[in-house]
Amino acid sequence: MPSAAVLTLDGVHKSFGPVQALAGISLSASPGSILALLGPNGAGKSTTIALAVGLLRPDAGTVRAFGADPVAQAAATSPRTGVMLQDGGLPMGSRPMEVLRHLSRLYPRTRDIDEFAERLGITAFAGRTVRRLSGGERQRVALAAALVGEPELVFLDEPTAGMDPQARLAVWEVVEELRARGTAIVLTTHTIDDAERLADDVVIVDHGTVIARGTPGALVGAEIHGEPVRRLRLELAQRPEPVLQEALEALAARHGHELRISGATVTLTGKVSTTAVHELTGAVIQHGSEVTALALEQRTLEDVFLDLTGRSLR
Ligand SMILES: Nc1ncnc2c1ncn2[C@@H]1O[C@H](COP(=O)(O)OP(=O)(O)OP(=O)(O)O)[C@@H](O)[C@H]1O
Repeated sequence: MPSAAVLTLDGVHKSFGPVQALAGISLSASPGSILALLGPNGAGKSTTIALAVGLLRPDAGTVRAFGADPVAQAAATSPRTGVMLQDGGLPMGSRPMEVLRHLSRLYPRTRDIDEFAERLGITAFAGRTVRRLSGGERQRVALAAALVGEPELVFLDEPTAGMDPQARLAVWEVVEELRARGTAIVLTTHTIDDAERLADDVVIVDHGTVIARGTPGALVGAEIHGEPVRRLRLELAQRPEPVLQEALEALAARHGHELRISGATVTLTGKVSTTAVHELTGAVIQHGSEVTALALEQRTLEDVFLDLTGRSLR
């Protein structure tokens, strides 16, 4: 049974002058669950977080955290909420541990800061001021700062941006552990890896509206009638001639696959069977061309976005 939502946005609109950042967003986040907001630059992800933590007021619609209005009842919602914003908001002249110690005095319950700093690799650069930290290092301090007070609801805006693979792994571990402790987590990303690795639910946002939502598995259409949906990518020696294109289209139609031809790359999505692979490569050879590379892959959330919008996420 999913627990009751601790955050709900219902029909939220927000404009900045002539720019409509959010055009009716509805979503919810539950304890012990990770919700990923996935979308390209400018989709409205950061604005959604700013509204959810009470930094902005909606023009229309309602925002509730723990049943309260995060602007009007900030005293009730803030102590239970942790937020890591994109620009970090860290004091430039302070050292990381000073920031964390200061924050820990503001909350009734706090984490073991030294242990946490060690885990996130902050100890290695603890002697430097925030000003002298790299983007990825600042991100780690901002993450620790968001979590010091053991919040029940956490917002992470692009938590792994600018991080090396090792730091990213450490962040993933921390986020998974938070979920296990029952925290409700909302993260934004345009990194498919983050969403696929972490999210229980994904909300795909574009131009301030939700264009798709569901579990990562359901969104990529993991199965059709019990068979996995896969993507077959063929690289041909050259762009297919019209007669070969027609043959490929006919085969795709017969197997119920979606076909895309871009230059010399042929992509098929659907219930791609061995027979289909055999027939397609056969058609290529029959028409005097050649397959230079072949890959059978799972669809990704990037493909879902591309299918929905005709654009790539980045
Ligand atoms: N304070 C502001 N003033 C004017 N326009 C703003 C402001 N904040 C956001 N916007 C605009 O609102 C839209 C949504 O921005 P938002 O930062 O929410 O997108 P995002 O999905 O978080 O993008 P990114 O992935 O680049 O962080 C954009 O067009 C942005 O330029």
